[in-house]
Amino acid sequence: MAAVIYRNDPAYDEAYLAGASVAFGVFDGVHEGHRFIIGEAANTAREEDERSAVITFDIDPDEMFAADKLKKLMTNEARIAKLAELDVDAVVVLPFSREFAAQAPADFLEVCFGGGVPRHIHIGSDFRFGNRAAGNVEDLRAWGAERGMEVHGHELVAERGVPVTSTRIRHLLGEGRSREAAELLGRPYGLSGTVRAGRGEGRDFGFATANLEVPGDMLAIGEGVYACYAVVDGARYKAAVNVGVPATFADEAKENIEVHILDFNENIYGQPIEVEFIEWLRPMRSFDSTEELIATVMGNIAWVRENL
Ligand SMILES: Cc1cc2nc3c(=O)[nH]c(=O)nc-3n(C[C@H](O)[C@H](O)[C@H](O)COP(=O)(O)O)c2cc1C
Ligand SMILES: Nc1ncnc2c1ncn2[C@@H]1O[C@H](COP(=O)(O)OP(=O)(O)O)[C@@H](O)[C@H]1O
Repeated sequence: MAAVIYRNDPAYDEAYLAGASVAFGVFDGVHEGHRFIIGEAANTAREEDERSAVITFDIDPDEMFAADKLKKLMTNEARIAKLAELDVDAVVVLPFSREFAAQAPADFLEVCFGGGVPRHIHIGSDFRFGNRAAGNVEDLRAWGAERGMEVHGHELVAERGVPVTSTRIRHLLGEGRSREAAELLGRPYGLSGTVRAGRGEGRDFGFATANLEVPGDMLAIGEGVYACYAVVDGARYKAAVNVGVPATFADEAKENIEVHILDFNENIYGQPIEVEFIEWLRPMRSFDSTEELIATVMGNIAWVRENL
């Protein structure tokens, strides 16, 4: 478990990273590739008996530079919390802003590390930084060479011959390929939200559904029906989940995640729940009759009960 340290905390000591072994990146998803690089930073820290740290940003730069097509794998809070579970001494969170990103690459590094130069820095070979992402691993190496900082630019971890990247995982999820995404993440893809009141029909249909309204930029998972686990108040249940505004009720509904939790009967309006996506079952569709909708959903629930 790592300490989470915010650089804009007035108590932050600029010398904290001096001599440390660090991994630097955004790390959306904290996937297998990210964890390899962070593990390498922990290794060089151990070898030199130095401090190990993950350096990341408080917000994902894509929120500023790719906001229109953003599909994040994790909220910033969840990302930082997940990084803090790893075997490093600290997660150092740098404040990100347009002005910060617009600096020339060398200035960017000066602001990041000038006050305390790490001894080792680990990044992926596609690492870019500074204005228009002009800085690359070679620039980082040149900067480090003058300051006693060794740069480890790692080949990206590959799976089936293709590098593991957050973008690849987003594509898989968008196509409903939750199993493959979980392999690259090293755990099932999860979404959190607060349960809202829906139209109150689920219960009459014979399957109550806890409804979530997930903002578009957090909805990496594609439309469809999935076998899932739902975590409610620390307990894990099987769940049958619809992703997408229900096509049958498209005019009235706005919730985009509907979670039927198996063997559960509690009022959880206003409570946070987490959904882990295990298996894609079928596309979401519009039904001509309520009977057909109920029979199909009951079939999905039975499948989850038997197979998960
Ligand atoms: C496992 C599961 C699969 C579902 N599949 C569909 C679907 O294919 N098409 C659809 O219009 N609604 C689908 N629904 C959503 C239901 O229509 C919705 O839960 C129901 O209308 C109750 O809505 P309410 O909770 O807002 O009252 C599904 C719900 C669940 C739990
Ligand atoms: N097994 C269950 N799965 C999901 N929600 C449940 C379950 N049992 C009780 N609930 C509660 O019932 C609510 C869903 O009831 P429902 O009739 O579908 O109404 P709504 O349209 O308001 O969601 C959930 O938000 C939750 O508080």
